[in-house]
Amino acid sequence: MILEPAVLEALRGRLIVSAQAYPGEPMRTPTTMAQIAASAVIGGAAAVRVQGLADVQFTRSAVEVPVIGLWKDGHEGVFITPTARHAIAVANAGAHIVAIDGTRRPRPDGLDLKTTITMIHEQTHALVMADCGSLKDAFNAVEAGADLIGTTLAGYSGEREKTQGPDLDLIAAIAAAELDRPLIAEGRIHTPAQARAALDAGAFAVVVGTAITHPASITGWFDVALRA
Ligand SMILES: CC(=O)N[C@H](C=O)[C@@H](O)[C@H](O)[C@H](O)COP(=O)(O)O
Repeated sequence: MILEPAVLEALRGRLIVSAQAYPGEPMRTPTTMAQIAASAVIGGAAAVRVQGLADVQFTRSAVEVPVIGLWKDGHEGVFITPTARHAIAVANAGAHIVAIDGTRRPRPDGLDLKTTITMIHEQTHALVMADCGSLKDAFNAVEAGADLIGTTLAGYSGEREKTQGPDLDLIAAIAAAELDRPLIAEGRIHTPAQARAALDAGAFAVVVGTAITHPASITGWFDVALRA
């Protein structure tokens, strides 16, 4: 799927909504995720992010905005679109942008990030979003050819503390490095004010997942508040 530069530019300053249900959860069906993604677009999402090949396919049919696709395989270490094989499958499922683990950790297929991104670029038309966990990751991902840089793995890869809300310090540090790639703030952005703060820290666009699309978590937040 070719994403014209103007389409990417249209995401500047905008909200991207991630719709994901986890293994065993009631909403973990592609139809449901595509419906949630379409609902988010009605609310103003300029792009959506979904997990799994079927979710990418269904969501492509349900929305007209760019679709960021990923494939989670496992749940620790390198598990977000961990190999070139996973990434190419996500692109072939219709994702305009493929989000992959963009850290410097060893990958399950033994390929480095640069080789992985080169293979995706050579074999598909998708852009590559590198889900990073640190400033060093971001530098490395740009060097490796990533088209977009995400802070998705800040607090999950061992290099950064898991902040309560978004890791605004990392967002600001990557923005200050002027890497000449769109910086996507992602991870633990739970309120409109935090989303605004991420943009003000220098992000190009902001991804919100849990706080919009994960009712079990949101319900839990209210439940905890009432029981306190
Ligand atoms: C670390 C990891 O596995 N992140 C995943 C990446 O796709 C998702 O589980 C998150 O929901 C997504 O990044 C959006 O973040 P938040 O749900 O915090 O708004």
